[in-house]
Amino acid sequence: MTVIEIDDLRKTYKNNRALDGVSLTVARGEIFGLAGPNGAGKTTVVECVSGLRRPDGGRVRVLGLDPQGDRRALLQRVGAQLQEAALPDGIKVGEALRLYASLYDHPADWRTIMDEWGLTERKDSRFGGLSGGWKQRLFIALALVGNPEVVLLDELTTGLDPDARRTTWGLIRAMRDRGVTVVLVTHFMDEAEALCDRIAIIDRGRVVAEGSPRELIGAARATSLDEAYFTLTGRARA
Ligand SMILES: Nc1ncnc2c1ncn2[C@@H]1O[C@H](COP(=O)(O)OP(=O)(O)OP(=O)(O)O)[C@@H](O)[C@H]1O
Repeated sequence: MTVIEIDDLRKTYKNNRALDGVSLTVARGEIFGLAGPNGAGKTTVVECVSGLRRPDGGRVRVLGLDPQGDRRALLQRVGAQLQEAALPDGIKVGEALRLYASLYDHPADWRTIMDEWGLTERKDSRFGGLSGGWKQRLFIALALVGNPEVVLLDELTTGLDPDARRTTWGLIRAMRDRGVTVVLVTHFMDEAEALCDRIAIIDRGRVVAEGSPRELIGAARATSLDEAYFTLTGRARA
């Protein structure tokens, strides 16, 4: 079953064409990766899917709903990773999770989520005093506390230490295994290869390649996704 349907999506900021006809479908229970160079348009795609950004053209449907017209209904069913400015410095980790859980009709048990993401030991820490990695964990936990059917994660593991990264991958796989659909933006090809069922590589506002890690590696006649990425985007390695 298709959960996200994007057809010929277009977005121009002033005279900067960020999306130039992106089409994608994401199936239920998939981990779908969006990769590509800085400025390629990945975040704009995610923002159009979450309803934060109004496209100039094309069509987006999430769980059959229009992210613009049906934003309220989708807020209950789609979890998105917050940006840093979204939380006041003084709020405690436990308070933030409890507060966010209260916003949803059918939330997960926020204490379980807090535990799963290793945040219980930081329960009484204030957001403003957390390191970047702990903030990141909290943002992921907050995206999940509403018990969403679809989760949008932008640069999921940026700032996490190697141990936390591996733990995060395990938790994301466990979510997928429970039927949650995950869209993640990543710059890490090892992460995309390890985690994603399918990946779209976006460059200059267009999808330049799409498929499973194995298919992309095959299409590029490469030995790793990292190598395939450079071939498919036509960029030289540094
Ligand atoms: N609010 C905005 N106003 C003007 N231009 C924007 C805005 N947001 C994004 N852009 C531009 O649109 C293009 C696509 O940006 P976007 O953030 O979607 O790319 P990205 O692939 O997520 O990049 P990165 O990997 O650097 O996060 C870029 O050229 C960016 O400068």
